[in-house]
Formats: sequence, structure tokens, C-alpha cells
Amino acid sequence: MTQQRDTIYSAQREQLGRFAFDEQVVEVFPDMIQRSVPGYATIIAMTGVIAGRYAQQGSNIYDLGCSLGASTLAMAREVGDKAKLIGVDNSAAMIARCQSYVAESKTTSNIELIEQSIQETELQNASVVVLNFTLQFIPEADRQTLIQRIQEAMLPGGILVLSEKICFADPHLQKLNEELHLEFKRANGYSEMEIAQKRSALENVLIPETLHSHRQRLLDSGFSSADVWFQCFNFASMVAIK
Ligand SMILES: Nc1ncnc2c1ncn2[C@@H]1O[C@H](C[S@+](CC[C@H]([NH3+])C(=O)[O-])CC(=O)[O-])[C@@H](O)[C@H]1O
Ligand SMILES: O=C(O)C(=O)Cc1ccccc1
Repeated sequence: MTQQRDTIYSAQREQLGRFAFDEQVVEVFPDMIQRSVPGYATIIAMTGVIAGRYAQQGSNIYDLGCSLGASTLAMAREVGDKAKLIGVDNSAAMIARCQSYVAESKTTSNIELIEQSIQETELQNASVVVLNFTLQFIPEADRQTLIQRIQEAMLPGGILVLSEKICFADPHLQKLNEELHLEFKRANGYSEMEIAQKRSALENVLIPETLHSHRQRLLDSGFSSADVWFQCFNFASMVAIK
């Protein structure tokens, strides 16, 4: 994998379009997500560990919003050929590049990649479902239906890993965590202009919710247990068990 540095928002732009997962983003995505999401590497690696524990023989494992397949490949390493891995993403550019990463990885796992909206994906026989930083891009009004569908497609004892940018009901905590995230981005070499321009491009595209809302939705959808297993500032990962 060649690592290209993310400089997408480094020059001042006259017109800032909505953030999109296009070819330009795909080129720099591994660098972008690592420098933007505190705890990203840990969440990906532990998604693999969790999948290794919960994979059921002959079941399906879904990575919904798989991007370049970071979680898919982390799970492949832990799961081997016990289960079929299915990565889904609606960005053609992401799926194309993901396909070549999977080929390069020479994994012996059975991996299928599908270019499709996860709102349309047929889900079944699932022991593990992963939504790593994807639900935040789904319209809020559609989130309950999707989580409910995932729950219904899961085998008893199955697990959902849900990682998200989160917000806080308490205004002091909201301000603190947002500022700490900004410090993290500055420490990773992003300039004030890059931070400001990306923030504006993500407005009304990435919509965070509180941990309370996420947990409530998971329980309302029929999961028997749901809680946080990792958090760094305004980024968290939860597990929900059927
Ligand atoms: N409706 C949709 N259907 C399918 N895919 C979608 C949809 N909406 C957005 N996406 C896809 O969801 C992914 C979100 S990135 C996931 C990172 C990955 N999980 C990782 O752990 O490396 C997170 C981020 O960039 O913050 C993108 O590839 C979109 O194309
Ligand atoms: O960069 C940010 O501020 C984020 O919230 C995370 C992110 C990471 C990669 C793509 C889109 C959003």
C-alpha cells in the first residue's frame, strides 16, 4: 500500500462542495482517517479480535461501509475461512481500490465486495456485523430501520460493532471533546484552514449522535446488550449482542 498524504483541504477553496467519497478522497483515505480519527488503528485491530471470537462456522460477516477494507482485512486475519466476509460500500472508487487491496493481501478468506447502498443490502445468517464510522453518514430518519434489519439478520449470540463520531448532551463536554479532537488534528499536522474547510464540507453530511441515542436505538431494535467498549474524545465504538 502506498501512503499518500491528505492535502485535500490545504489550499483555500472558493467553493466548498459537500464532502464525498470520490477518487480524490480514496487516494489519501488511509492517511486521512488515521490523522482524523483518534483511536482508529485500535478500533480496526480490535474489530478483528472481536470477530475472531464471535465468528460462527458457515455464517456471514458484514463490513457495512467498508471503504478500503481495513476492518474486512483485520477480520480476515482473525477469522480465516470459518465465515464468509462481505464488504459493502456505495462509493465505486472505494470498492475498486478495496478490490485491489484484498487481492494484494493474498488472504485465504472468502471475501466478497459489493458496490451498493447498505440501506439496500440483503443481510442474512450474520454472526458479526460491523458499522465502523458509517452510520453517521446515513440520514437520521433511516437509522432505526437499518439497525432493526441488522438485528433481524443476526444469529443468536451474534455481535454488532458500531463505531461513530459522537456528540454530547452536556455543552461543556461537547466543547471540551470537540477542542481535544481539534488538538489531535493539529498535532497530526493539519492546519487551521484544512480543519475549517473540512469541517464545513462535512456539515449536514456527517451527523453525530450521543452515546445515549445509539444505545437506546440498539436496545429498541432488539439487541439484548449494548455498551461502549472504546472511546477517545468524540469518537467511540460500541458492541451490541443479540
Ligand atoms: N448508504 C451507504 N451505503 C454504503 N456505503 C456508504 C453509505 N454511505 C456512506 N458510505 C460509505 O461509508 C464509508 C465511511 S468511512 C468508513 C471507514 C471504514 N469502515 C474503515 O473503518 O476504514 C468513514 C469515514 O470516512 O469517516 C465511505 O467509504 C462511504 O462511501
Ligand atoms: O475529520 C473529521 O473531522 C472527522 O470527523 C472524521 C472523518 C474522517 C474521514 C472522513 C470523514 C470524516
